[in-house]
Amino acid sequence: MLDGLIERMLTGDKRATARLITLVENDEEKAREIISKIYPHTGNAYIVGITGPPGAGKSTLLDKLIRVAREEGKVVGVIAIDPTSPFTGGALLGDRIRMQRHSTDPGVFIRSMATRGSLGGLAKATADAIKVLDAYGCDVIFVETVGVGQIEIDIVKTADTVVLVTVPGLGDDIQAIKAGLMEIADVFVINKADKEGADATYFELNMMLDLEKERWERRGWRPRIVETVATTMRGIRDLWNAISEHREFLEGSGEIERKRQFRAEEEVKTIVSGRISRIVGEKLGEEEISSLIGMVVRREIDPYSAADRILEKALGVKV
Ligand SMILES: Nc1nc2c(ncn2[C@@H]2O[C@H](COP(=O)(O)OP(=O)(O)OP(=O)(O)O)[C@@H](O)[C@H]2O)c(=O)[nH]1
Repeated sequence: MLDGLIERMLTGDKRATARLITLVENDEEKAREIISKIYPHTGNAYIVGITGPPGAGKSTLLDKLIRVAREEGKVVGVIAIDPTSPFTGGALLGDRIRMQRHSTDPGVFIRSMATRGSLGGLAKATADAIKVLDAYGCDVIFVETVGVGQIEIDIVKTADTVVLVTVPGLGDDIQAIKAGLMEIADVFVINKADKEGADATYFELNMMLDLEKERWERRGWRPRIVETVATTMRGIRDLWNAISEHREFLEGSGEIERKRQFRAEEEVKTIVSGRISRIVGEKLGEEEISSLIGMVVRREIDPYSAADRILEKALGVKV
């Protein structure tokens, strides 16, 4: 069954592709088989991470970016990661409606993924879905996240180019950028530049970059700042050009290799830790683990020794 699906996916069948993504998301054994079979067909897609607070206009922006990429004849994939919290429950529907017009285009594949299961689960599912879309023939894959949780930042960090979307007048937003997203952004977007305060935000970001000079100088790339109005086309081509420019920088400087190495490393680590957790669960069982945790709580054993015991028993080696 898998071989048939993979064959259809490789010839551009969207339904087979969707089915394969569902399988890699939900079935560890099948994921293993699918990825090992399609892996030789991957490695061509350019990955762009798009992150920013809810409502910044990421989906609207993506809708327009897809259009520009399609004009250049690129096959485009989108993986929208929706945090499944009651507060953002509508996001999924919103994404779908906004990007719907592209859904009949064979050159565009849009997929939403929900945050669920274990922490490593989402990172692994995203990495696997990227590979399926890469093998499908996507030239560029956008991975959209609401940049709030660490896991989402980790996912977006593995992209080739990271785009951070902000909007004018969000003072707290700038604080959040300072707090952790600053160093991973290659392109800053001030969307909703039709609103008051865009220039002030531009000024603020620019100043921040000047202060952080040492950091980006080390990387050899001064992050670009682009103003956009995603509801029209204003600034969209500038954004696309900034992404392309960053890509040229990565390819010209050899940084792209370092990025790919980092991504592969993160992926393998995620798989290893996922497997170890599973083995621990299988070999010890919940009861034994909670009894050890109980001992830690009662100060009968320290956390390191408890971890040693668990790993020794699970892996059968002294650690
Ligand atoms: N005035 C103005 N409104 C915009 C612009 N871009 C997007 N919007 C509006 O802002 C709202 C949110 O846009 P979305 O694209 O849903 O934002 P998002 O960041 O994807 O939000 P989530 O999907 O909830 O994470 C929508 O009503 C858009 O029409 C813009 O440049 N200017």
